[in-house]
Amino acid sequence: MTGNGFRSGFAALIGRPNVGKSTLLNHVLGQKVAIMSDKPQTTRNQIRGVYTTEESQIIFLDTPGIHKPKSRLGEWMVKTARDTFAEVDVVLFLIDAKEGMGAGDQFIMDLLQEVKTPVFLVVNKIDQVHPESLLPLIDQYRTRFSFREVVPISAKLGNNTGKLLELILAEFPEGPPYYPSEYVTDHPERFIVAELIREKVLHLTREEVPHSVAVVVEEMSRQDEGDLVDVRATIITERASQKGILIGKQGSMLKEVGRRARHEIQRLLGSKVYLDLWVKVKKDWRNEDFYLRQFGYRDEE
Ligand SMILES: Nc1nc2c(ncn2[C@@H]2O[C@H](COP(=O)(O)OP(=O)(O)OP(=O)(O)O)[C@@H](O)[C@H]2O)c(=O)[nH]1
Repeated sequence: MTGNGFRSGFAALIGRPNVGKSTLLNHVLGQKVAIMSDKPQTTRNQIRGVYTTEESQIIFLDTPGIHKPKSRLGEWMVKTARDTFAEVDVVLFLIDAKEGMGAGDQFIMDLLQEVKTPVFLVVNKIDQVHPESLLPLIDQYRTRFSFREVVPISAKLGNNTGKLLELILAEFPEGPPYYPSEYVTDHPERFIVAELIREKVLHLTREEVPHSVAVVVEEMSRQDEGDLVDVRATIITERASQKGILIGKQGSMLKEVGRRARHEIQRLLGSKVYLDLWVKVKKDWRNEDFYLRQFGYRDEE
């Protein structure tokens, strides 16, 4: 596969929360590796998706939605994003066509000015706006940053995503693939399982439990016969009132979260799953180093 025009490289996805990074990744990879939610900031760890064809391989790094840090967790996210930009072959800066430019976008562009990596402006959700509104929006961004390419897409419908892949590959050097072709994500199953549970919590509790909720998978073990996986997980909230909402009347909410999460985990793992869910209150965990480490928000040594 080497020396005959095979191209491979790294592309980082960045954008304000909810612009559709996970949707794009899922569309391209055709599999649920990044978690989608209509609530902002659901992707907090870096999820790597690998797209492989006969001629090429693109490794996607999904950086979290970043903004001016207000807590240690925020600082950690910004630092991770900045390191990622410098290491990749191309940065895909996603924006939402129906939202105007915000302070968050300016913050991202300021960060991007610091690296030499080519940046694409990817204008997502074009299915939701009138085509005439696109040019003025794009101009607004272009006056502030020098983009290598501007690519309007709909991640949800798949419009123009093929073109986007072509343009990304044009930035890559020739070289062998980094991963075997059957590889889609190198993220540990545990993290994906935790995110699936978290997604169900956010969907089912609507506005009542904030996105600060965290899920820790404490144990995941396959039973001897191999067709049953035991998962023990804890949902961590910041307030006792949120714990109450999460548990619900006679445990009904927690039961429903568990039922839906179990269903998806079974699909993901291809085995029967026994899911044991707990809820704990840990005040202000986002500012405590100890919990950041415990939840996997940790700097490489
Ligand atoms: N109409 C439309 N909706 C979209 C499109 N792309 C994403 N969405 C919706 O926008 C919402 C947010 O999408 P996500 O993919 O979760 O956003 P994200 O950028 O990954 O968000 P975080 O992971 O929270 O940073 C979801 O409800 C998607 O269905 C699109 O092209 N068109």
